[in-house]
Amino acid sequence: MGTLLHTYKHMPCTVFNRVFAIIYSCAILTLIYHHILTLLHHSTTFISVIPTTFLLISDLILAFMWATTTSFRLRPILRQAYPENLEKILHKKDFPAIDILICTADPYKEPPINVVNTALSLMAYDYPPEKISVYVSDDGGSELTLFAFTEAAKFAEIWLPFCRDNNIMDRCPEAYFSSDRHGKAELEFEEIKAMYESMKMRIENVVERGEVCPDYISDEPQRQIFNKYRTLGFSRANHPTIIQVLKESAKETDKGQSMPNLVYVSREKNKNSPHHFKAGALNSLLRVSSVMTNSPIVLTQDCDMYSNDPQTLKRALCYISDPLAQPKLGYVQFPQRYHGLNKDDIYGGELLRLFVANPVGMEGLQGPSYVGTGCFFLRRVFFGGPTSMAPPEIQELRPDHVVEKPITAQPIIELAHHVAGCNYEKDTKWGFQLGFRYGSLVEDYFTGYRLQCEGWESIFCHPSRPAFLGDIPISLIDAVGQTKRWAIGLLEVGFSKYNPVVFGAQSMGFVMGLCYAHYAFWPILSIPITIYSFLPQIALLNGVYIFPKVTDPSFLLYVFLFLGAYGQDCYDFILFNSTYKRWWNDQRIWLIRGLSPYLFGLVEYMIKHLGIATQGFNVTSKVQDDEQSKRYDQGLIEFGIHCPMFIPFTTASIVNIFALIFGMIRLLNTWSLERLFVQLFITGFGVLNSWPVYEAMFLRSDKGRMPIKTITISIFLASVLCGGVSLIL
Ligand SMILES: O=c1ccn([C@@H]2O[C@H](COP(=O)(O)OP(=O)(O)O[C@H]3O[C@H](CO)[C@@H](O)[C@H](O)[C@H]3O)[C@@H](O)[C@H]2O)c(=O)[nH]1
Ligand SMILES: [Mn+2]
Repeated sequence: MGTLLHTYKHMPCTVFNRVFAIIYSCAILTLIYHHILTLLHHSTTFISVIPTTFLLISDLILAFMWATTTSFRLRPILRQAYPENLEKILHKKDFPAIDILICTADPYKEPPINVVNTALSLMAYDYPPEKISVYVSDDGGSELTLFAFTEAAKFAEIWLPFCRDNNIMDRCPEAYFSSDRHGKAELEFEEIKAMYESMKMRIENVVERGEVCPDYISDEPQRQIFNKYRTLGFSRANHPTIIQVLKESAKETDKGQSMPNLVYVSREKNKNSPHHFKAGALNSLLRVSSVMTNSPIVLTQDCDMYSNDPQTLKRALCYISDPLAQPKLGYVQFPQRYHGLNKDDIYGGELLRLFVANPVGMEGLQGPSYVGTGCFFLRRVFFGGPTSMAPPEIQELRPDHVVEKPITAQPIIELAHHVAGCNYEKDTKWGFQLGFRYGSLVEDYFTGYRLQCEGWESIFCHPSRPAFLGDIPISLIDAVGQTKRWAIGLLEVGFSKYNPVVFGAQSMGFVMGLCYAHYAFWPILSIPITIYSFLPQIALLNGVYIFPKVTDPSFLLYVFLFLGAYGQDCYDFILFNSTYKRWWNDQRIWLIRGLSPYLFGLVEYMIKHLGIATQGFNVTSKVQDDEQSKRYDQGLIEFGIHCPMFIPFTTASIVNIFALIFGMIRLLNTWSLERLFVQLFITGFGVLNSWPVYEAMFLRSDKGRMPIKTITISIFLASVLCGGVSLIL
């Protein structure tokens, strides 16, 4: 293994997956054929045509989604990198420089102390510090965030050398001080911990007050900076650009240590120019960083995703700086992993398929999609395809431009302000051909997709020690809110001229197109899930039987299709080291997503399409209420406050239990299990999945229980559904 930088191997399940895919496709085709036959020959009345048509639509959508899922299973590849060999191939002085872009948008939803922790953990990478530049984008335009970073800049002078000298693994201060894994350096440890705590206290104090109090401001220049935030009319949506160089690598510290650059940027905003949310923030940072340092490597990072492994950058370089690297390599993506997931992951927050299984599957094709954070890009990818450069409007932004002046030089600072201005992008190709792409609320998915369509390839790096750890939503309202935003963003791509099935397949090949289509059309899963949650149940309540009898051969088809899909899904979880319980919770949240956020996303997308204003990018809260955290750790689903998105699945739970009880009674009367079986099974499955919902409605008394309002509306709707349909029939 002497000087290998990386290796790969095909996963042993590949052959099985392919054979299974063929068999399963045949079963699907038979089922569809069966539906069409029933529709043509046996459906004579209104009552028999309606359910068959609904089932046909559902099964067609499920079949399509199955095909897209299967595209991830045809060529999975696992990679391994050997960062310890990097220095054998590349001299330390030839290590490339890196610009790290961190986004934050709201000091109240994203506590500045956490953003600071993220930044410190990244500044402390095991890498020559003078080659690292950290840029923080503050879309909240908040003095609180700037204050936090002025504090962080001071603390970094102590923290970084401490990490390096003691070879510490947890370089996120909060994670380090709250774990019990610190060996020697006890005295120093206590001292630094006290400094950290006092910094944390000052930052939290300032956030609590909502402003930086005068005694925290040390000198006149600082006072002038904070005064900028207090001018008349200043708000997060309306303010000039503020750029502060908080740490300059060219200047050594008092103790002669070199440090990374640390730059705070709050781009200009006003009500008349669209700011394009995170994509806009990243483009602005991309330009500011071009002007100041223009490093060939760019890492994008969400403010809650701290580094959990100081070797990560070197690991990424094993691919990027490999002399034999693929010439079209555009980015190296690490998965999003989370700290503080509860044992059985009740909200399916781990997103194992999205962040692990699917990227491994795309690895054998053109490489994984971009997931918004933990991604090391070559700066060049933001300027056209591998063989067709799309030059930016000014020389200084070209990826090959060499910056010769220090970052604090007057002309550099002026130009940085200029490129962060909100009119800068007017009549330019930014967001369309250059940089992160506009037009979707999931700018990450859309940007990665467009880059891969241009011909860029990517690599998935999945070390066993997570490279980054982030926060997950710990209340249902946050979890579904996030999914709804994704749903809208995905549909924006799915139904644009960049539709992955057509445009994507033409640019990247059919299978890659299908992979991207899997996400773009995620939200339409709400259609079959809604149908299967209500139709068999309501039919059962009305004595209408819509599935084959147990003795009918096509019953076996249903058994195979159900067990096959669920079995393979579960197998994937086990294959990637998750647990049965997590899988079970994941499939439940899949149903909840289908019934609520996907459905709401679908509707909101249509409203938006009609030109009616909708919410935009609603930032996920990263603040954790103690009581709420406690309930989360106990594995209780948090409802708490009424939210319209809770209604569809609560209604479904009620309809299902009604139908199950009714079906059982009917079974006792007529004893025709043969005919009732499939419907009873589906209903029973629904009830099993709804268990925590019943608990939240009737058994729990804590603050996270289901609000009375949600219960009342849902019971009302359930009765209308069950009663109304029987009136029609
Ligand atoms: O106007 C905005 C809105 C958001 N953000 C930042 O974007 C990041 C992601 O926002 P978050 O609320 O945490 O969204 P999530 O749904 O958790 O994020 C996932 O989905 C997003 C797309 O919807 C991707 O951008 C993220 O990388 C991905 O982790 C955060 O750092 C925010 O500060 C901005 O900078 N400006
Ligand atoms: Mn997030």
